[in-house]
Amino acid sequence: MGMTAPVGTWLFPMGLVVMLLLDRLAGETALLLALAAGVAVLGLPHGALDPEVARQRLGVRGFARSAIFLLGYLALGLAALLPWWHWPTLALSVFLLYSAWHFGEDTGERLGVAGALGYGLLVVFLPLALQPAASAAVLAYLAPGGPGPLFHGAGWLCAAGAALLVLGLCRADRPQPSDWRDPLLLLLGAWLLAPLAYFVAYFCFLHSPRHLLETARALGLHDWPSRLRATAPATLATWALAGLALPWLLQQSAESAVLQMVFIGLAALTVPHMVLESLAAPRRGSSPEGQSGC
Ligand SMILES: CC1=C(/C=C/C(C)=C/C=C/C(C)=C/C=O)C(C)(C)CCC1
Ligand SMILES: [Fe+2]
Repeated sequence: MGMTAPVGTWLFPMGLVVMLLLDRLAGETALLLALAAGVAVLGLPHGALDPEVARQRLGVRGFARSAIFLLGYLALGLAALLPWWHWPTLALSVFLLYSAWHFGEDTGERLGVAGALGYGLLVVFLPLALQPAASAAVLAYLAPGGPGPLFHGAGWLCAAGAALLVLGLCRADRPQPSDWRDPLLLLLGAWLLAPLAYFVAYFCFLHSPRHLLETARALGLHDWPSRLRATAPATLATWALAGLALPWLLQQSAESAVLQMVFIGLAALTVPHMVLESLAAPRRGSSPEGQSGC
């Protein structure tokens, strides 16, 4: 991936408008449906390229290596799932932190470690800081014992995130307009939209499509049929796994089932996804070369 403009630049503003309309005009149920459908159809495929990443970057070919990769991937996902049973508040805090890191990586190539961390902190903690009551209501389904100390420090984490992001932008050699535009749109979205609508707009219209298209490009998957062929098996397998959890989840309310499935499911899937990314990624310096200063 070079220093070209990040792909899918216009999708995010469009997603914000769509979700703003849905948030204002439709009810809570429509929002939950949009969350489940959006994550399943637009969100999951960005991780579904992982087997192809492993094949091309780590040489995972043939039955034995593919089986070991699959088992390792599932074992890491399961290991990430278990803490949610016994220590949900701790699991939630850790999830918020590694999500911030993971989301920040979308900008790391241009903004360096500090800028990326700042960006990721803003993505995750802006809705918690700007809409604490609505966010706490959602988080209560994931961690009934309380959202934990990071939730209460969300304002400070956003302030730290903004400072780190500005530092990263100042030091970046060739920041793209979307590197400062997106955080401003995130601020607007976190302020105007319900936290779930904000998440759908960000995750389904910015993070996932950008990640999917950039990874597909890097893997040489240039047309949609080949992208579909590469993402379909893992996407369908994840739907099947989610289907297995459904009878157990539906012992609770539908709202609780959707929120736990989506967020705890993403928490589990993101761990092997991040481990694979760190193993497969070409080494990245701590900051871009030829920094320009503010
Ligand atoms: C639960 C929750 C939030 C956090 C969601 C996170 C942190 C999702 C992470 C997803 C990942 C890491 C996907 C990987 O591609 C918000 C939006 C702050 C507020 C609403 C409730
Ligand atoms: Fe991701």
